[in-house]
Amino acid sequence: WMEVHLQPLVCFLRRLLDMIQSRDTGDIFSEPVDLSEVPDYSDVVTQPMDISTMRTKLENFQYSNLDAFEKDFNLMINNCMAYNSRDTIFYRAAVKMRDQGGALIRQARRDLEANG
Ligand SMILES: CC(=O)c1c[nH]c2ccccc12
Repeated sequence: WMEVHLQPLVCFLRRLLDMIQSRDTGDIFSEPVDLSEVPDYSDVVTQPMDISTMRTKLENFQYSNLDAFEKDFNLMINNCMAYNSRDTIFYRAAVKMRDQGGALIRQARRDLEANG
C-alpha cells in the first residue's frame, strides 16, 4: 500500500535531489564524511547526513513528505557549518548549498501545492 501511495513522492524527491546534487559542484556533500579520515568529526556532529544517505532513505520510502526530506537537507548543511570554521571552502560551500538548495526546495513546495 505504502509503496503505491509513496511512489509518486519518491519520483518527485528523486528529481529534486538530483537538482540539489548538481549544485554540489565541489562534490563535498555526495558521500558520508569518512570517520576514519576525520577522527574528531563525531565529537561535533552527532547525526551525520549526506546526499547518498538521503537517496537511500527516499528509495526506501523513509520520507513521507517534503518536510521530512527538507529536515535531512538542513541537517546536512548545519553539520557542515558546525564542523568547519567560517573561513573554509567547506563552510562557504554549505552557505551556497543552503541558499541554492533551499530555493530548489521552496520551488518544489510550490509545485506540490499546485499539483496536490
Ligand atoms: C561536508 C563536510 O563537512 C566534509 C566533506 N568532506 C570532508 C572532509 C573532512 C571534513 C569535513 C568534510
